[in-house]
Amino acid sequence: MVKVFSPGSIGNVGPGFDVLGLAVAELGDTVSMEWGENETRVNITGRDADLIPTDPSENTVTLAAQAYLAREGFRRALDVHIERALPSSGGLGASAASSVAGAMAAAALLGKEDDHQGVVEAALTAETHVAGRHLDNIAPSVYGGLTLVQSVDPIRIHQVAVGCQPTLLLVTPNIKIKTKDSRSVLPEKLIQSDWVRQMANTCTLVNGFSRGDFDMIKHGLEDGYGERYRSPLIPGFDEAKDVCMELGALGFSISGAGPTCFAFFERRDDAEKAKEPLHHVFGDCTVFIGSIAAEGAKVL
Ligand SMILES: Nc1ncnc2c1ncn2[C@@H]1O[C@H](COP(=O)(O)OP(=O)(O)O)[C@@H](O)[C@H]1O
Ligand SMILES: N[C@@H](CCOP(=O)(O)O)C(=O)O
Repeated sequence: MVKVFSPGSIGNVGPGFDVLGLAVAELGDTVSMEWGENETRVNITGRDADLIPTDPSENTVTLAAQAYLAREGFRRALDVHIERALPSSGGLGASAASSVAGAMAAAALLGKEDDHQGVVEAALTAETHVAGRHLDNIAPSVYGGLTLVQSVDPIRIHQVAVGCQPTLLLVTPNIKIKTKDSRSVLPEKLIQSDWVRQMANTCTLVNGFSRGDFDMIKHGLEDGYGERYRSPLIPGFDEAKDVCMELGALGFSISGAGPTCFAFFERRDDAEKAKEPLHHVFGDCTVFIGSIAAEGAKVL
């Protein structure tokens, strides 16, 4: 039997729609996998377990695992257990983390867990099935840290050296937003001044992370695309942003397709102070304070 932990992630990281992704330390899903007898079986425990399909043709763990096995010329039944810590349709890349864990576990069964390119390709097959053809969650789940997806076809992923360790605050209101639905509210075209600004902010943000320059990160985090069109789907978003910014956050935006929102703080103390007012704004919500994961998915 093999066991794989795969971290959740913040897709987009503000302005980098479908391009930037950031792995979250100590928050992810764990998949145990072994060869099965006749047919593939999936068992799920943990957060939102009842919302995730156990049908192997709908679950991203088995979809990704079978995609990996198929590319290696195998067709075998699997016994799978998924221990979840990430919210489903919560904007923390849960479907991608599971896809990556599934693909890496299948690779590990064949003794090929270091085949990162194969894992990315197999995970993308599963992610495309449930959420859309994007890699900004898969990349950080596989490689850790901050990743930049230059293109999906062909797959070109770059790891960004991160020169600082801001404190990460994640607040997840108790509502569900499916990535597919949240993508449908976004316009397909932007006017030139908007995309120039978006590109300038994304480059500034990446440079800020590389140099460990908090001021640059702060100026680069402004997002005039996803946040503009998706924040109305998250009641309390503006108020929560005001709370965090007044407490000195470098920025506050939507994680992936939402409803989770993220903020970066220079000091952990300030992030801790935001907990209570955020509970007041969102009512039923979970707040997680942590850091960027240096490592991606790994066999335990
Ligand atoms: N193993 C899995 N883990 C998480 N989601 C899964 C899994 N298998 C299938 N799904 C489906 O993927 C969808 C969730 O993906 P999505 O809406 O992209 O949000 P997120 O990735 O934030 O959870 C849900 O419809 C969920 O049922
Ligand atoms: N770039 C995607 C990211 C979706 O992330 P998820 O965690 O909500 O699945 C998007 O913004 O649609």
